[in-house]
Amino acid sequence: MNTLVKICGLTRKDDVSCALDNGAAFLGFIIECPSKRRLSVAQAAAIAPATLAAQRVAVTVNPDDALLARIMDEMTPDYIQLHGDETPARTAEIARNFKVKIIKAVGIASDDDMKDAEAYAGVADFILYDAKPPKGEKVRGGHGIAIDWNVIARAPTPKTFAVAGGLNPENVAEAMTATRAPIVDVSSGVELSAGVKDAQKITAFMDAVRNG
Ligand SMILES: O=C(O)c1ccccc1N[C@@H]1O[C@H](COP(=O)(O)O)[C@@H](O)[C@H]1O
Repeated sequence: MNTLVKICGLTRKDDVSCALDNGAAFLGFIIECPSKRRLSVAQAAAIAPATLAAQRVAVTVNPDDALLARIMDEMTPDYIQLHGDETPARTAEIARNFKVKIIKAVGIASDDDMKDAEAYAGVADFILYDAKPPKGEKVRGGHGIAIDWNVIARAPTPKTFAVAGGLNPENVAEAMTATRAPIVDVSSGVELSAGVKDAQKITAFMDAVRNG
């Protein structure tokens, strides 16, 4: 299987180039939400122009229409990733009103969470299964916490889906084998510090995916 990679939480032009050189299919930018990797819309537009040879993903948390309009006008991303508490109805509304492809992130800790995620199958272009953030944590992702991949393995999954959460060069092959994910997503697992990617780790991650 030709597994695609999404590298998320990019904040620097050099890291964008490194991700592209290594063959990442999706590049994620955390836009105007609580995060150590937070970018303004203008900053994201500057490091992720529409000419990039990868799908550009604007990662948002419970965005209102005003923020979405600014993102669509200034950054023109290929996907909006909804990483908050957006309901299936709100997800469908955003896809319809902004005519943009949607990735819906869903926190997974149990079989019931996989069942709940099914509600997004018809409304998001694909679901991204991520770990739940620690209780009471305002920052909704990027904590380097892994999902129990067996929970994904024993659930029915759509044809296209992504697995995120605590992936790194050492464990991604095992995650791929366990989940059969067509897309894997990594942020903190290829970093030196929050928002600062490590070129060697990116290369090692991509090699592990190719050989996995
Ligand atoms: O990375 C963040 O700071 C972040 C903030 C708000 C929403 C999502 C965020 N990151 C997403 O978390 C997953 C997994 O990250 P990790 O590999 O466990 O570090 C990834 O999709 C990021 O987009």
